[in-house]
Amino acid sequence: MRGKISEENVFYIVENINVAEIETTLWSMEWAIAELVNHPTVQQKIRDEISTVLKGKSVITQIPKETKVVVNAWWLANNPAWWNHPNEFRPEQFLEEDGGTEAAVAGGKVDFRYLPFGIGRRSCPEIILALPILGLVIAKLVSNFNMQAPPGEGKVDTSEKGGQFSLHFAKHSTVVFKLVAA
Ligand code: HEM
Repeated sequence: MRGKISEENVFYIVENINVAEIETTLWSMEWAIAELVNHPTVQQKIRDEISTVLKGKSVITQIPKETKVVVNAWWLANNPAWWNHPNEFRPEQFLEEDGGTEAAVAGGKVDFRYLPFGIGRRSCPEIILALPILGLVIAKLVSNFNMQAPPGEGKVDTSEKGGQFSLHFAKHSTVVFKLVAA
């Protein structure tokens, strides 16, 4: 059946796209909210930055054909030899420690230590959709709400367990949203 798409192929493709879009985006959002709940000062930094900015408005390697390459993107982003404090939730580390290099393949700068969407011709086609959506939703939430752990609980539990695509929460938590005073 070379060159033909069967019914089974179509089911597989649709299922694959569903997993690729839902697990990744939804769980990224969940992680962001949990870390922000546990780091209220970062929430405030985001609010401050939003109000300040808006002001009220190659290394070429020969790899034999058909080689399967599995990149441990988690370790690239968490290796203490490459990042100052990889275990801390400090979003600004990506601005402070920017290690972008020109990469012809991507047509711009790429930091090869941080590849959540992969790189190259099989990288995530929806980076253009997922990044703005995540940024806008988190910015809107943090602008309007103080996100907190439920009364009596200091932090939400960010223990993780493996998923098919992304790490997910071992135990889901309830989070409290309080309107930020106008
Ligand atoms: C935070 C959100 C997302 C993350 C972190 C993410 C991450 C990734 C990664 C790491 C890959 C594999 C790249 C590789 O094989 O080297 C990938 C592929 C893919 N993603 Fe995403 N993704 C996200 C959102 C989405 C969304 C919203 C969609 C669809 C609406 C989507 C559709 C796909 C598809 C179709 C592929 C396969 C591309 C191919 O094999 O040519 N992703 N994604």
